[in-house]
Amino acid sequence: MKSVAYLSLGSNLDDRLSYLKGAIEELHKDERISINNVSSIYETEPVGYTNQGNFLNIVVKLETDYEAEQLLRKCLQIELELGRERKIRWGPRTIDLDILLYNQDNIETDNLSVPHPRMHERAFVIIPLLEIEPNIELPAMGLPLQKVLDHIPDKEGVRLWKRKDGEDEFAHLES
Ligand SMILES: Nc1ncnc2c1ncn2[C@@H]1O[C@H](COP(=O)(O)OP(=O)(O)OP(=O)(O)O)[C@@H](O)[C@H]1O
Ligand SMILES: Nc1nc2c(c(=O)[nH]1)N=C(CO)CN2
Repeated sequence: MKSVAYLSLGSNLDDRLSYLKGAIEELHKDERISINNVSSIYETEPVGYTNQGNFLNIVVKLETDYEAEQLLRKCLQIELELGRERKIRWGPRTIDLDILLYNQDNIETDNLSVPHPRMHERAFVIIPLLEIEPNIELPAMGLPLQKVLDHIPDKEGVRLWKRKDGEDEFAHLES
């Protein structure tokens, strides 16, 4: 049985773009995952712990026959492979992969909360998600996502990040 999941990817250390690309390549390599869509890349001011560099953020839509817990393990494995070290909560990271949504499931276990509990407060998540899925509905949410965005204070810090030629780097990876 295939499930649909949305991931949020972020990087704010070293060569941020190559970490995002590396994570996408790792997802691509997994035969149990097919990437359906990748948002544009957004450059975003840090939220939470603000004494750190800007992030590049994207949202990825995928189909998979992994259970949610298996998908989480895959995400953590990619973070490790790409050299992420955990030091400061909400602090700088080479690459972060979070599960935003897994079908319309509500999941609450020791190591997994889906929908991601902080996604509603994060313009760096909601803006790319709305780009690829403007009519998405979240489980147990009374409001359309666009209305949620209206109430998020940090949206001024989210900018579409374009290469000089105006093409975003992930265009060739979209199916
Ligand atoms: N939806 C989820 N996606 C990814 N990790 C999750 C999720 N829910 C719970 N976790 C747990 O969070 C743990 C720590 O995550 P991490 O260190 O990446 O947090 P963070 O990215 O710094 O902060 P935030 O959770 O606010 O994005 C993971 O090991 C995982 O077990
Ligand atoms: N702009 C931005 N800020 C953050 C991010 C992120 O990906 N982008 N991730 C965090 C921890 O998950 C904390 N703060």
